[in-house]
Amino acid sequence: MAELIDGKQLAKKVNAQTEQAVTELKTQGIEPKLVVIIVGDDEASRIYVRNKNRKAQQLGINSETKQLPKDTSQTELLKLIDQYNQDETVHGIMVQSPLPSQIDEAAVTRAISPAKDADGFNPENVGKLYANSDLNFPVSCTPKGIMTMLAAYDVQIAGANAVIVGRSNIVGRPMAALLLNASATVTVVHSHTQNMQAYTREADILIVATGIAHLIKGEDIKPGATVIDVGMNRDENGKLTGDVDFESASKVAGKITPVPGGVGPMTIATLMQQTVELAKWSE
Ligand SMILES: NC(=O)C1=CN([C@@H]2O[C@H](COP(=O)(O)OP(=O)(O)OC[C@H]3O[C@@H](n4cnc5c(N)ncnc54)[C@H](OP(=O)(O)O)[C@@H]3O)[C@@H](O)[C@H]2O)C=CC1
Ligand SMILES: Nc1nc(=O)c2c([nH]1)NC[C@@H]1CN(c3ccc(C(=O)N[C@@H](CCC(=O)O)C(=O)O)cc3)C=[N+]21
Repeated sequence: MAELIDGKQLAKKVNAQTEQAVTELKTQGIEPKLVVIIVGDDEASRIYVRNKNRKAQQLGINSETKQLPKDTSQTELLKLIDQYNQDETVHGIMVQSPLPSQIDEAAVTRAISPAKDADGFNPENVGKLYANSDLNFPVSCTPKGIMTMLAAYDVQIAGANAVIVGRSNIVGRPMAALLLNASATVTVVHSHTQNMQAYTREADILIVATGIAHLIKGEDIKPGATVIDVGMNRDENGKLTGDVDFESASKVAGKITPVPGGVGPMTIATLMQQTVELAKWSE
């Protein structure tokens, strides 16, 4: 049986460090503040945002949620983002996805000031990530949190074969850049990949982010591999399941994350950590 990578437990440690950092910042007169903008009433988004608010409150981070109607125009949204860009009390801004179809997601990521980009989606920050810049800049929280998990569980990255299933801007692409920067040999597979299993079976580190329940099974995994399941799917009973068939995969893998209790809590912990970093860097 594989060792469980306990994201919930690790998130507690990260959150305790963040809480400490918040206390220190407050003695310098800085109160970290995150603004989360939701457009429309996507059920899943509201749950995530509620979790984020609760965590922020626990850690002493000032978090404000701006709920906009689903027919909000792009012009209105960009105007609001600009107000927060100008507001010196705000350190982090994020716009929850998915967005309604009248809004161009890429235009939104460009509008958020790179210095307040809590998600790390602004092309300036994405460029720094791909260039392996040694400056301070924010990075997409899910893959950044996964790097924290790999480090905490002593997973060797340099020289490892890392395979990422999925190439989204939020997970797959930034994950590939972080692992490449850490000297893994990186392969990204996606829906056009032929014979995907030929790649996944060679992976020492396998990261799966597709949104397809149970896409990866034990037989697709190299014995002893580290398997990170980013997927968040609801089964027919409303239960959360990942993109990895945990039952068969945990018999083959060396280390594996559960869903829930794996990547999800670390995403939120990393968002809190990054908000505090943005506040520090703004000094
Ligand atoms: N726990 C957390 O913190 C987070 C969880 N998630 C979850 O992770 C999952 C992925 O999210 P996200 O990256 O935003 O998803 P997207 O839908 O943006 O991307 C999915 C990716 O998977 C690829 N894909 C789809 N089907 C297959 C297939 N059969 N074989 C190989 N690749 C395939 C797609 O390929 P192509 O590009 O060719 O279409 C695409 O690149 C979701 O379940 C989401 O809810 C997401 C973010 C954070
Ligand atoms: N701009 C933007 N940034 C995001 O980071 C972003 C987004 N949009 N849109 C949606 C995805 C998804 N996401 C999750 C965050 C926390 C959990 C999480 O806390 N999961 C827990 C429990 C969840 C539950 O029980 O409902 C767990 O896996 O254990 C999951 C998923 C952030 N996302």
